[in-house]
Amino acid sequence: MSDAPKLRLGTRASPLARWQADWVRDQLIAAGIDVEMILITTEGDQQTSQPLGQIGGQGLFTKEIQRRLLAGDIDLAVHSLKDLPTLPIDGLSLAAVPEREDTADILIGPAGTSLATLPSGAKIGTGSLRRKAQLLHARADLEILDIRGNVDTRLRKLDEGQYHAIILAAAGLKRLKLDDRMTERLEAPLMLPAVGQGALGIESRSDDPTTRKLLAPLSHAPTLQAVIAERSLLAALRAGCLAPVGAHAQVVDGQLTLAAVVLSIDGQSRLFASLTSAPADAAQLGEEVAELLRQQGATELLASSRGNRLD
Ligand SMILES: NCc1[nH]cc(CCC(=O)O)c1CC(=O)O
Repeated sequence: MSDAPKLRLGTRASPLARWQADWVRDQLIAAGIDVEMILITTEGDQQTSQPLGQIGGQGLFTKEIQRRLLAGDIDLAVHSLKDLPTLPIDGLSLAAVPEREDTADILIGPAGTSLATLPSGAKIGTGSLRRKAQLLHARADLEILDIRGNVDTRLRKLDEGQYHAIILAAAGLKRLKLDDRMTERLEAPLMLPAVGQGALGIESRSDDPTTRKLLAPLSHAPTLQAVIAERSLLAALRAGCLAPVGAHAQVVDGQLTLAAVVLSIDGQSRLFASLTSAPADAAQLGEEVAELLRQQGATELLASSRGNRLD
């Protein structure tokens, strides 16, 4: 009989979610902790054809896992931080945020495809208003079409010829060893990532300090500070992960810089703001950048995009 501590880990069953959960499990096992994996189906996994923006509600990929965590069926939940709503849930807390993967978005198409040389009217597959608005800001002539499904499903739809190109996060492609599908990196100022993109959020119950203590060593301080700034910005804008908001924070030489954009869905209007602070002031930095964006009219832009999304 081993008396090593044992934790029950809850995750979605998609290949990317499994990779992420397995990575967390391996870290815990290396620290001498036994892990039992529990696969959980979420609303977002069941509804695979409707555009995400039309299903409505935040936390489609996280709610059921959080319910099981609150019920005590699991001890920790591993989420893509990008999919985890910023609104705190009573009884749950973010126990650890490991070091972030590549935060960039990637344009994927046949060899030689680039945003600059796509033909006029080219069909681009993405379900994200943030990606859509930033693409249209650069190339108003593109036709942005919805796409759903796991990473492999989206690549198959591209290969079937439904789109000239699609956009996916570099983080997911790298984790799934699909680096060879990356055609062009899209980075700031053209494309700012989603809040939390490339990072994992590991959640536990607030009344479970034992698990929290076991998870704490998995956290990476500069990543945690960066995502606190990004999530504080999103919360201060009262926006969700489906809003046309891009943000990227980074600790460089001991200073935390947060840059953010808010766009209209047609890409015609684009607001930008950026500030630097001490990493310890991450939450305040997010609020201050949100305030700069509000002074430029972000509240009105987001209100007008709300008619077109349902989160
Ligand atoms: N919304 C789905 C989702 N959630 C997290 C990732 C990728 C991994 C990450 O950004 O951490 C993806 C797929 C994508 O946007 O390409």
